Amino acid sequence: MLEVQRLNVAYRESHVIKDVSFAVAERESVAIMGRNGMGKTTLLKSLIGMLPARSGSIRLRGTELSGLRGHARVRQGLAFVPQGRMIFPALTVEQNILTGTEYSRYRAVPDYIYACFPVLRDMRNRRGGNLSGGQQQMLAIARALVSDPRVLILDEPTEGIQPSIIKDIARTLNTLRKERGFAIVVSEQMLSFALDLADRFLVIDGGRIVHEEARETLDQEKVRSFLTV
Ligand SMILES: Nc1ncnc2c1ncn2[C@@H]1O[C@H](COP(=O)(O)OP(=O)(O)OP(=O)(O)O)[C@@H](O)[C@H]1O
Repeated sequence: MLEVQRLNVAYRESHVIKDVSFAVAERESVAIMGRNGMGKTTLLKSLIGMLPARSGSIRLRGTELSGLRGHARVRQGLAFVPQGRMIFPALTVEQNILTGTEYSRYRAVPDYIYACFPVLRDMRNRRGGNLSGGQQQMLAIARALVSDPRVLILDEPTEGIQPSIIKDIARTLNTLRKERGFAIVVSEQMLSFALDLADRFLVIDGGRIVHEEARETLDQEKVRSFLTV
């Protein structure tokens, strides 16, 4: 459904993403694993249109996305949960979620969002800046989901979050994926979280995909060896 072919992304003369190709099937969950600085954020930002690709193709259900602006990619079915969550601290929880509806059919927060994240319903009138890291992560996921994406892209969602909340987030994402039928592309350094969430693993090293494996056959030690310096 999502097909990335020979993608190259650079910051001026610094070539970061090198000929990356992969595909994601409908409802599939794919983890992109790699150490700091290996290019995960750069890759995801180029998928969503926050960084231009130098060359290559990003197709969603046959539609070429490279060259489209970010909001047009959201309309086509991509949604992004950025690293560090980037919620609006002065807006309420509800206002934060509603910022995600600009390109969606919803004008109010849909019931399923609050059903999946009851803590956000309880805190809907609080300012986003007053939430814990884990609650802010749920908020960033909720904001992305209100565009009804076909592919939810998450950049290191476990960063700075307590282990018990990380488990909750994995469980909720699995439920939502089943119920709403979207695919997931998640960048991670935490193998345990990725194992809870992903059907397939890609390892990125020096801007290239160097290893790919399904969860059933995953050689955890091999993946770990790419994650430790
Ligand atoms: N704005 C930028 N300008 C120039 N180089 C950059 C910029 N942002 C990132 N880079 C470089 O691109 C490479 C990949 O960085 P990127 O943030 O994509 O890695 P990452 O795997 O997501 O790491 P992290 O887990 O730290 O976010 C690094 O060498 C980084 O220094």
